[in-house]
Amino acid sequence: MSSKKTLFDKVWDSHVVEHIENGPDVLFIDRHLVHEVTSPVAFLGLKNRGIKVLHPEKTFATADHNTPTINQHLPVEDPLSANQLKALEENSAAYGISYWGLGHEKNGIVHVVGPEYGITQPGATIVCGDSHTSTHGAFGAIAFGIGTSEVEMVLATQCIMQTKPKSMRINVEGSLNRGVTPKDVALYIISQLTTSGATGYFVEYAGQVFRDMTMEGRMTVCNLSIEMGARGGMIAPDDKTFEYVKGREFSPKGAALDKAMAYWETLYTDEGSQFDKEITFDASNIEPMITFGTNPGMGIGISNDIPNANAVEGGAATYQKSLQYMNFNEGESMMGKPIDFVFLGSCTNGRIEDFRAFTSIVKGRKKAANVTAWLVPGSHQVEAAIKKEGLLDILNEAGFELREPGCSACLAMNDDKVPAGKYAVSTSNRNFEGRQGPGSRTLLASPLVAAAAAVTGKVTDPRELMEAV
Ligand SMILES: CC(C)[C@H](C(=O)O)[C@@H](O)C(=O)O
Ligand code: SF4
Repeated sequence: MSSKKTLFDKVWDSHVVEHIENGPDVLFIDRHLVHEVTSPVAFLGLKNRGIKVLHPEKTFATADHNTPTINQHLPVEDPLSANQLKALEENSAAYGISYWGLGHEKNGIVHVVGPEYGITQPGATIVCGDSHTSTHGAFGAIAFGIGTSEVEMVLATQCIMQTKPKSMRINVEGSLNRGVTPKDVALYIISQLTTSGATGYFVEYAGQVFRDMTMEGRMTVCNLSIEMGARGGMIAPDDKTFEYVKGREFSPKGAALDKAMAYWETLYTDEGSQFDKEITFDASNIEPMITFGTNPGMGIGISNDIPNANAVEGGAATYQKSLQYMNFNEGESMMGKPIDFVFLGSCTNGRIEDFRAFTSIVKGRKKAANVTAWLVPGSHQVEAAIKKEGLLDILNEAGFELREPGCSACLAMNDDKVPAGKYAVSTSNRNFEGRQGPGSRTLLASPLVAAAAAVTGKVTDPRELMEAV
């Protein structure tokens, strides 16, 4: 057997507690993130069995899905949401877990606050009862979503049983065109691979484009790994990663940092390592993307036309049904289509860089009268940065308001719902039927495309509104 190891293998192998012959591996979990949706039944299981959380200090809870994004200082009105939040608060207190509830200064979307507070670290194993846990792979961690019964298992044992996934490397070489963001890179890859193209694989992203990307951008890309079916995605840590992590509240300090760095610096794929599958894309082929259908793979470059059903792999009938739901036709251009809502936020694009990008377009312009815009920071830290950098003034001047942190319109579990039949240009990650509210229609795009739509009231190429460089 070759001694060359991939980044994934290095992290995985160093966390195997026990290898079960012809079965799964038992993996040690360094960090367990918890939110209100997938944890109540897991805690109930512990209670019924009379057992404790083995490592409360490695477990962190935040409220995000069921939280309103206005008036967070008032009691939550929706009884279901209020119950979920109360359960998480009580369970956290009972088991000695840090809980960042509504109004807490560290509150925010679980995948936004983990990195912000240095909980997310290179070479760690990180799980959460949430599919977009893949986000944390941006730091060179093995991070993946788990189900509620597994949440219970990790709470009780700090371990999980997992069959090792197959390995895939996706290279994107060259540099990105003007107006093309990490979100576009991810939507492009999914459009090429389809939503099942990486099923059964754990992906490593490599190549110039990812080396050049900021940590925020890398998080956006890794976040969307799950939408092409992958178990997760990761990027080898580099100086940018180390600089980001150092000095944060829960990151190692002093001698512990030296020890951690010695490990972190070994985290790259050895030259000559073999992947089960390897794909390379050319960055120059990517333009700002937009989706036109009801899965994240149904995306096109914004200047292209909606493909004809006969040009699409797998079931013309499903494809046509999807277009029918969206009330779009084959061969049409997306450009100029009127829209009703714009959502800037989520664990995909709710970070400071996303607000900078959005603001760069709306600056000196006005929100279109026909558009309802929800601008939702991923956390209080993002919210504070928006204010500190003066972005809020520019946004207000252009007719936009800022809401309070949470998952918001990413999914219809709180008050921010897009009404039936309405179109939303959304920076989130899923455009399934009803995802943003029953009957709602979602167009996934980058913060730049969202901003262009917000000021023109229709699907617009952001490059037309960007300053020439
Ligand atoms: C509610 C939760 C289980 C879900 C997930 O796992 O992803 C949600 O975060 C989502 O984005 O659909
Ligand atoms: S922002 Fe959206 S994708 Fe992310 S955790 Fe919340 S609901 Fe899931």
